[in-house]
Amino acid sequence: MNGRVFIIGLGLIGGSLALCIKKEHPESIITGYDISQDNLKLASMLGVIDERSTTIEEGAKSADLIILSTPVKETEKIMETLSKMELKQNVLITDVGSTKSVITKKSQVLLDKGITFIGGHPMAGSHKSGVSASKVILFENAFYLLTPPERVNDQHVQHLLKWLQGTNAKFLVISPEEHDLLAGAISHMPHIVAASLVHQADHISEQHKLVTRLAAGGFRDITRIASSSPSMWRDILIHNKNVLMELMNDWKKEMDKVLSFIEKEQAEELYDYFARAKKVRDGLPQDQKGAIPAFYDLFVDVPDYPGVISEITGYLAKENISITNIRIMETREEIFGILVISFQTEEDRVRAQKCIASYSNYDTTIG
Ligand SMILES: NC(=O)C1=CN([C@@H]2O[C@H](COP(=O)(O)OP(=O)(O)OC[C@H]3O[C@@H](n4cnc5c(N)ncnc54)[C@H](O)[C@@H]3O)[C@@H](O)[C@H]2O)C=CC1
Ligand SMILES: O=C(O)C(=O)Cc1ccc(O)cc1
Repeated sequence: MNGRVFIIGLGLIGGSLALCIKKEHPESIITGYDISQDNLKLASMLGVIDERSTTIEEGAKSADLIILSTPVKETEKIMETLSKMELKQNVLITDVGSTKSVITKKSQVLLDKGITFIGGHPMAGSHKSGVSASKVILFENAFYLLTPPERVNDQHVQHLLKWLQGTNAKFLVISPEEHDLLAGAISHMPHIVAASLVHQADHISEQHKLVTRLAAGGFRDITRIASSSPSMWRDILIHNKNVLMELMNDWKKEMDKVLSFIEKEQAEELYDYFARAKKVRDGLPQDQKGAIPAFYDLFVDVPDYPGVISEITGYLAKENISITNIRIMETREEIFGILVISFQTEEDRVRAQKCIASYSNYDTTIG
């Protein structure tokens, strides 16, 4: 498609969308704006955007599509600013925020001026932030939820879908309220719980230094999302306050129930509690991306000798398989280690498993 795309907020999500749009629509012109001059320069140097804009007004006035990819509270303010500007008559505005009710309510200021706004949430990302973490494949096969206000007709939604086709995401249209409930349960709550587990271990470490060393393996993995941007999550929780107040109260009741089973040593109830959770969890789709990115980790049993990492990465390089991370988990000190290699896609992990099996006798497992 031909046209001018203006991206406000050139971080992980804004940068990745810029790459997707450029790939699919090479003739479009992508202009970027960021409150941080350094980010703006970096986005330009990395080739993520074609042009830099020094103000919102400058980039917005000639844009056919405006993407708001800032933290959600900033998005609200920018919507207000845009509603007071002279924009192209057919401009389409969308956002990428992790919450949708407050943003959709705010979009009334734009709709009142005859400007089309369609809320969006690409449910993929990472605990990393910033334009340097942007990737063209970030949204591949991920759910991308759209929450068009009732007044917006389907023609505009189809138009936005064309612009966003290069994400290769799976688009779904839902209401902002349903979005916030679902995102609250499967994304916002896990971030709160992960942070709380880290706080608990940290308090314990004041008396028991060993906890930090023991937390290195599985604990570190299941609390990965506690390394996400604190300011981003602060804003998300405040935006989704009403939903989270309900979900957190339910969660407290759930914890009280488990606590009571433990106190009363109700073995059968505890068994059922875990058995039911296992059944539900085992039934979750394995081959799909959800709201929190999965780890495509491959565990390789390796002898602990110098050069073993380069040996294995050498096999992968021969078959052009890219890795995103590599580390050794030393569970059986000085005898064997487990090499954990992370891949960007499930397909790469499957190829890597076959590749390592064809060049060596090392055992590999998927976590
Ligand atoms: N990080 C993730 O995995 C996901 C994030 N989101 C949502 O995407 C949005 C952006 O998140 P990220 O790209 O991860 O954050 P980020 O921190 O990587 O990027 C945000 C960018 O916005 C800029 N910014 C902040 N205030 C601004 C303002 N007033 N005007 C212009 N630029 C401003 C920052 O300088 C930064 O470059 C957030 O609303 C978040 O809720 C949605 C899906 C996934
Ligand atoms: O990996 C992580 O930290 C994530 O949970 C990514 C993420 C962050 C925010 C979203 O709205 C959706 C996905």
